Amino acid sequence: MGFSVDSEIGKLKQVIIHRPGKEMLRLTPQNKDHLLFDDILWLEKAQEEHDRFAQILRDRGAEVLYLQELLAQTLQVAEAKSYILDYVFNENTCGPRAAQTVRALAESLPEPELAELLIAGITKAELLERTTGADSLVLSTMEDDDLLLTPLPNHLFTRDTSCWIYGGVSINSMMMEARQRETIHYEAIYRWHPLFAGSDVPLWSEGLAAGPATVEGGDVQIIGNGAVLVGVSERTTAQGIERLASRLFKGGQVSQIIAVEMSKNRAQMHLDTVMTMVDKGTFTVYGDLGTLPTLTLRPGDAEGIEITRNAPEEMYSVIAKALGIDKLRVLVTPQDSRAAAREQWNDGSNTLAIAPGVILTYDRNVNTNQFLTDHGIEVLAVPGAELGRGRGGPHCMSCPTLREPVDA
Ligand SMILES: NC(=O)NCCC[C@H](N)C(=O)O
Repeated sequence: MGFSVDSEIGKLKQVIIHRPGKEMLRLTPQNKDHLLFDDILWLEKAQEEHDRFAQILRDRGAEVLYLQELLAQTLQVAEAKSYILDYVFNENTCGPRAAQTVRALAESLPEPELAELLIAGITKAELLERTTGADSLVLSTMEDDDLLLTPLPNHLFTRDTSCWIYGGVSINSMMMEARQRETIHYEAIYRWHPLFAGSDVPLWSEGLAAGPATVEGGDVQIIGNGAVLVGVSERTTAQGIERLASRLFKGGQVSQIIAVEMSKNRAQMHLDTVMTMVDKGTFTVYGDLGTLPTLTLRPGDAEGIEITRNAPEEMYSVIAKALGIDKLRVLVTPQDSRAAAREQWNDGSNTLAIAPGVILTYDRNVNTNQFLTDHGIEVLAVPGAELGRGRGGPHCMSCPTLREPVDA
């Protein structure tokens, strides 16, 4: 099967998601901020909510791929396993002695268990239950419940770490330390998993190699007509966007990138926390966003990039022009600014379109959902009482790999 995502709204055919698991049980009031969660999740409820999310996707015709299963299958390839284990367990990360012990344990595990360990992390006690330990300074200076390998609870947000842009995929270098190890899993999956290996898909970015040129998928929207909207945000840097632009332009599939200059704060960490596309030429937008300055990037002479700066008030006309239409339909829920801020915080603007005019959103954002329904959008409500505690909604929790083209 081919892979292609040439819009935000074409009928969704295939998507990668991650069912929350044991990694969530590592969250504590003490470490949650560092791990980028605002609260502790009730895991069983979060799983029920996520299963509902997955079921809606399947019922509407999308093939759901689970990240943890893709990872387990990838680990069956010896080269992929070494690639990941060399990166995760080495003398720099664990010290030479503990690295040897934990690596030996990792090598001995069935792949599904190893995939879980890589995502959930491992404590000293869990390691010593299963190995004879080692004379390790690192282990000797740890409490039993300390984590030798930290968990990756933000794998829940599959959109961010890799994102498909037209016919290729960008494996992203992540801004926050708590998410940086996620990238190695995607590097291995896209390189060695039988579904992707040998499929000749262009890599718009190869992962960790991008270093500080970070781009996170929540900032990238494939609006169609060869155009891409990217937030310059708390997470996505200008150098990341410029690097991506030069690769996309060389690839010949993208003719225009609109960089939106966002304020750098957690509530609006990615572009998809404040606006998402819900239908042809139609966006749902957080009421207090206002309009933002944008920069248009186009292929220039001699492999260069031509950059035009646009005033804030031109934001929507710039996007409309990129789509080849006269005017955007911008749906802003009429509500007071407290309600707007609350619904934005709870991912009211973070919708996942599974077809033109059909979106998944959290059920809790009652004003926004009603307003969108009143404007002809079919709203499929996903329970999000627990899932939302990680500050991401249906758009963040999905990495589309295949969408049908949208008719003109
Ligand atoms: N696209 C998104 O906005 N993703 C949500 C990411 C939430 C996650 N806890 C983070 O802070 O990275």
